[in-house]
Amino acid sequence: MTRDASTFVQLGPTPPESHTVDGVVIQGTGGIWDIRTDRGATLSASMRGRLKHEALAGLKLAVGDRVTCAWDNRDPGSWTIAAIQERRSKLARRAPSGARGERVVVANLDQVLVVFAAARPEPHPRMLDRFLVIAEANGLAARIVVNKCDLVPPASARALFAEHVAAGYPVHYTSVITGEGLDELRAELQDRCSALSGPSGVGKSSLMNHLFPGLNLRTAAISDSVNKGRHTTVGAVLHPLPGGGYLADTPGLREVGLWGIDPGDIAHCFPEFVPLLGNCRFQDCIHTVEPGCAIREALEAGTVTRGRYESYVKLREELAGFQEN
Ligand SMILES: Nc1nc2c(ncn2[C@@H]2O[C@H](COP(=O)(O)OP(=O)(O)OP(=O)(O)O)[C@@H](O)[C@H]2O)c(=O)[nH]1
Ligand SMILES: [Zn+2]
Repeated sequence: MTRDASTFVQLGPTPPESHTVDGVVIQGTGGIWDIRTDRGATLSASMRGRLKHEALAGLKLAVGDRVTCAWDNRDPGSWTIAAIQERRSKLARRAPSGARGERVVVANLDQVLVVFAAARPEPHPRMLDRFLVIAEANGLAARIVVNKCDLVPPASARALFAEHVAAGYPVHYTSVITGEGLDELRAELQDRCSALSGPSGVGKSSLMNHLFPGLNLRTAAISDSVNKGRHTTVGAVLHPLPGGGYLADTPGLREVGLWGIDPGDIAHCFPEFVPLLGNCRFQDCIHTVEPGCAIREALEAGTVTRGRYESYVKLREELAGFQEN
């Protein structure tokens, strides 16, 4: 079959009849999805046929999904999404309890970087716990970045986040002024798909600009605070990182929120609680007033910290409140 080669200009050489390529969805608008192929090219594709019907029925394609694209021979010829591979993970905004459905913000994230500042703005460990719980509830590994370490003595930055180190989280101490911690952080982003989160003004954009000059993030869109309460319709965008991996420019964890998390599951969102959870006297222990509670024993023994326990109690109450309403 002969084709007019000019129709394939953006797509490279004319694909053979049964040409398919695998890649990752990096953004989507109006039913057209941009796919970064495993060989590093970018193509645009749409969904047709069976997959489109499934998409309408709820199995929606999301940024981060791995797909197989097929060359569609119909004149003038275009790429269509022929298959969506199973998701390894999803960051999803669940509907409030009672309602059905969820919106997948990004699929296949490997980790979430929760960025706080050592100072300016003052870090709030309990707010950090809220971010961490959202990451855990979505089954995502979290990494804590304490930026602006040039503003405080090293020991005080470390003291602030010692409870999170004790809980098992990797903590990076960074500064874009001194360059502290940047190489180590860059190495952790390589070949993975990561999302950034954290309050406004902590230096998320500054960090990314120092780590990967020229990445050109939509800085406003990665701020949780900017988007707080304003349900942005701007979807996530994946930025390919030089050397491999992606950084997701997302509306952030706070927009995903705690909605839909069962209060009974929240203890599982505190990794340091998890090994203890079978050890309470009562199987349905909520770890607040019950005798023989393994979590409260660990609290007395100092292996669970007071601050983290307070976050647990507060977030559990908040979720139980959601459920009653
Ligand atoms: N001293 C110091 N200042 C920093 C550092 N990183 C960022 N800043 C400053 O902090 C301010 C906020 O930085 P941004 O990168 O805009 O912070 P952001 O988290 O992206 O903020 P939003 O876009 O509001 O979410 C800027 O004035 C930066 O110059 C750092 O490591 N040390
Ligand atoms: Zn208990």
